[in-house]
Amino acid sequence: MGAGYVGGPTMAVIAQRCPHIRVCVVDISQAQIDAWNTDDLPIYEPGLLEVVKESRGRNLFFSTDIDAEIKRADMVFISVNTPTKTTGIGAGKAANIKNCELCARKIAEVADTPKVVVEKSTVPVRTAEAVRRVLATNEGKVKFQVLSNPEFLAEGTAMPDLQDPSRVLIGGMQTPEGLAAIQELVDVYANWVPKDRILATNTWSSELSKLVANAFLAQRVSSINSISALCEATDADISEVSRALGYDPRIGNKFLNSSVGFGGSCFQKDVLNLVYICESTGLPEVAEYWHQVIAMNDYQKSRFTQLMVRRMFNTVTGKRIAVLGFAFKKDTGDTRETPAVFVCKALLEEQAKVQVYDPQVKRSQMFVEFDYTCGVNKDNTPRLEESITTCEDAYSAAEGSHALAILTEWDEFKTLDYQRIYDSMAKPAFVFDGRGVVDIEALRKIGFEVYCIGKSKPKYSLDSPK
Ligand SMILES: NC(=O)c1ccc[n+]([C@@H]2O[C@H](COP(=O)([O-])OP(=O)(O)OC[C@H]3O[C@@H](n4cnc5c(N)ncnc54)[C@H](O)[C@@H]3O)[C@@H](O)[C@H]2O)c1
Ligand SMILES: O=c1ccn([C@@H]2O[C@H](COP(=O)(O)OP(=O)(O)O[C@H]3O[C@H](CO)[C@@H](O)[C@H](O)[C@H]3O)[C@@H](O)[C@H]2O)c(=O)[nH]1
Repeated sequence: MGAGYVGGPTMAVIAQRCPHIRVCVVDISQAQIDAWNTDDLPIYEPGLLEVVKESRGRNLFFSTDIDAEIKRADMVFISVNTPTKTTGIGAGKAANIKNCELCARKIAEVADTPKVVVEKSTVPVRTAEAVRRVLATNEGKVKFQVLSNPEFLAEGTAMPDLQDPSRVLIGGMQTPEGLAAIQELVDVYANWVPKDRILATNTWSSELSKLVANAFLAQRVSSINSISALCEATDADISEVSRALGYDPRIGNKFLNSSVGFGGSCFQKDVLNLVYICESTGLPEVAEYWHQVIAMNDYQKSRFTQLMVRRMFNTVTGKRIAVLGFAFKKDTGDTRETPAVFVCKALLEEQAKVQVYDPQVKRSQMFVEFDYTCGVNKDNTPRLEESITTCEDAYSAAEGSHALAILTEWDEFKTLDYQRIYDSMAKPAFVFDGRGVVDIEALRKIGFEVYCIGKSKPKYSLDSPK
């Protein structure tokens, strides 16, 4: 249940690796299901279309006939969205598990044979208890087992992550029936995942491990980003510091790239959820510790925009800024919580004009994000359509602009013809690299004034006061 970034790819891989299992992905959105049944899939993920095409119509189906598919299933995965609550108790922190509960209610209502219900959505610890209680309303007729099987795929690398996962985590009740349900799900994954990477735990450890894994990853990005600010202040170089750290096998070399800030639908939501759970369990010190990961991320995003304005003579009013990259990371078209929209919002508040290009994000999607993020501050931002131009490529975005802001690390930004770009820009031409993708020295030779997160300032520039 749920044909989104998780439900679609995970089920496509199960269908590919288990041709003997019939898999049907259902959703309440007809448009979403219709798209999954074409070659223009609703999400962009490298390698996904090939995997879908291999099984679609054989043992992989997409449907809105939710009742019928629940009835015929032995196992139901709940892969629906669990966003941060925007109103009510815990607003701004707690995860809203309304969609999970609705799925459980639907299963309870229509099931007439026993089922294993698998939480794949990321949920607050002890959600399985709520799911179990809702299902129990039908337990006179049918027996259910509830498992936790959180998903660890990252967008952009979802296919390799699913086909060769670092681990599969399955939590369940430690009763004979619970252990049998765990084994049923182990048997599915064992079709392609080595047994020593399939971890079985109790339900609560599994639910909590997912939140903690994301909190640790987000913490790493915030840690390196905090040091990027110190590098800029001391002429140390963040790439060199990351490299030096990464050689220590206890630290490891992954996830040490400083950036304009982390984005995506998961990190902020899941860390805030962890913070909320700590607060609700009477652990304010633990909550405050993890909240700092979010505070540091907010600081990094606003620090970047302040740097842009400061370096461009303390004003960007009326200036055109080319924004290269709008997705929250490369190789995805996803824009949820993308740092790009926060940077754009701040620039619009300074009355700049932004010209945005992203190879995978459609104009309509950009405006959904702008409306959502900038709409809250309508008084300070002029009409969005007048201030934002969306462009077909990096060159047209750059033309006539005063600065480039690189906000997603798309590979194509490394190999652009920067001489051509420089020639088409207003002078002095600035580059603000929020992802560490450009060759700083090569660009400075062309004539650009280049600022990069965590790197020293150009020696020839006149420092404006901090
Ligand atoms: N996006 C990721 O990379 C990722 C990775 C791991 C875990 N997760 C977690 O997985 C969950 C799903 O995330 P996502 O990114 O796939 O969300 P998504 O928004 O892309 O997809 C969710 C889908 O569920 C559908 N849906 C909502 N309520 C429904 C219902 N009652 N019945 C049937 N369908 C329903 C929606 O229409 C939507 O298509 C979240 O809890 C998320 O935190 C996401
Ligand atoms: O060194 C790094 C690594 C990542 N990022 C940023 O952090 C964000 C998240 O990146 P990533 O974790 O690669 O993508 P997600 O798709 O959000 O995946 C995370 O969130 C998923 C949803 O819960 C989990 O399943 C994954 O394991 C977890 O990596 C992005 O904005 C990245 O640009 C950095 O700035 N520096």
